[in-house]
Amino acid sequence: MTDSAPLSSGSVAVVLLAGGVGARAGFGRPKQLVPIGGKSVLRWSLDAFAAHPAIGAGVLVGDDDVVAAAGPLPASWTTAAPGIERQQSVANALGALADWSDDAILLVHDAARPGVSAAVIDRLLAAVAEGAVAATPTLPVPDTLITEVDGVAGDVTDRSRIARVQTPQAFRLGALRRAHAGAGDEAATDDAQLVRRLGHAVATVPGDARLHKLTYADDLIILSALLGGGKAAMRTAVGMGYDVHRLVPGKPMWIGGIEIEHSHGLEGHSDADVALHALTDAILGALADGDIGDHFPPSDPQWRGAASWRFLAFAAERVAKRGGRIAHVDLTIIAEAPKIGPHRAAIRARLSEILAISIETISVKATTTERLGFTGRREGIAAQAIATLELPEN
Ligand SMILES: Nc1ccn([C@@H]2O[C@H](COP(=O)(O)OP(=O)(O)OP(=O)(O)O)[C@@H](O)[C@H]2O)c(=O)n1
Ligand SMILES: C[C@](O)(CO)[C@H](O)COP(=O)(O)O
Repeated sequence: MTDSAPLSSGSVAVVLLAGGVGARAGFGRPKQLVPIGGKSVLRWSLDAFAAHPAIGAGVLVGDDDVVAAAGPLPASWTTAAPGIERQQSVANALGALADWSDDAILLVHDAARPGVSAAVIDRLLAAVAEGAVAATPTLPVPDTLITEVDGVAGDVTDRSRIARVQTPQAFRLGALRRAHAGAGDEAATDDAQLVRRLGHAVATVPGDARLHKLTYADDLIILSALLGGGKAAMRTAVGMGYDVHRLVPGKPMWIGGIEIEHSHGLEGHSDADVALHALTDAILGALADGDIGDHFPPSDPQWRGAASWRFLAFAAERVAKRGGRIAHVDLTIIAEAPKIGPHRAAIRARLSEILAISIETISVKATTTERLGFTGRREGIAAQAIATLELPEN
């Protein structure tokens, strides 16, 4: 706490918002329950507030499952039910603080921002104790900002006048109560905006990179680096894929993402690249995300003649969207002819391009079936693949 703004111990309340479902993160459960560095995202900020001497009470907003998963709350904390939107969740929490005076200071914080520090709390409390009705942490914008319409870059926006808004935000409780009471149907994405609508100035204090918000799956990688000792809790997932296509004369032969000179090509709805199909299914299998036919149904005319690298790139993109990475792929092509050996290097290079992973982590093998079976009779080509993924533990 700064010397100029003494606050008595326990004179501040905090609202910790954990009522969202985390739809954009897509973890299949609320993002605030995902672990980083051995504890949940929610617990990081709960512990930071519980350890701050100025904070005398708290309201955790969350449903029963979230409250149960949060673990023990400090004795002076209570809970409130979430609303449909963030703003309603804050309003519900204000109801739980009815005994607190209008002069008290309240912090409102997104549980989705685990990196709360005592230094940021101190800066906010000092700003309010020194006369501001509200205060918010902000960070400068590091990138050039432009307008963009339909994939075309437009004018540059003056970023010297723009800041990124973080939480926690601090308020005189009375002002926040009036702001919420007068908000009506006009929604705001944060509480500082509501207080500004009453005509109050909102002071800004320096924010903190560690207050980065977990919004999309990729944010977990950033937060794990910032808070979790550099490494997200990851699990290994392995998937396998298998595919067969019939050989027919006079068609281009696409295999492993490259075109090979051959008397025959493969028959199929798309370009029939049997190797890429097996690999796509292996990745989807490791993601437990259905199979290639679910995502690209043969009944859909838009995939007629489609280049199969698009299916593989789609699967790789789904790994990235989950915050994961492809650690290794192993592909076996089963064919009497053409000979794959002379094309192995080109196939590995093409797979490296499509999957955006190092060629060192791509294995391409080929075998015959000693003239046995449909592959031995040159009626078709088969491929099998195994994909090993690293996925966030969530
Ligand atoms: N009805 C809601 C919606 C959000 N929040 C909380 O407000 C913070 C910021 O919201 P956001 O990042 O949008 O979280 P979600 O609503 O969970 O995410 P999404 O919009 O992707 O579903 C989060 O800590 C979230 O748990 C809340 O308490 N009640
Ligand atoms: C409150 C907030 O975190 C400030 O940056 C943000 O507005 C909430 O996120 P949302 O994506 O608008 O829900």
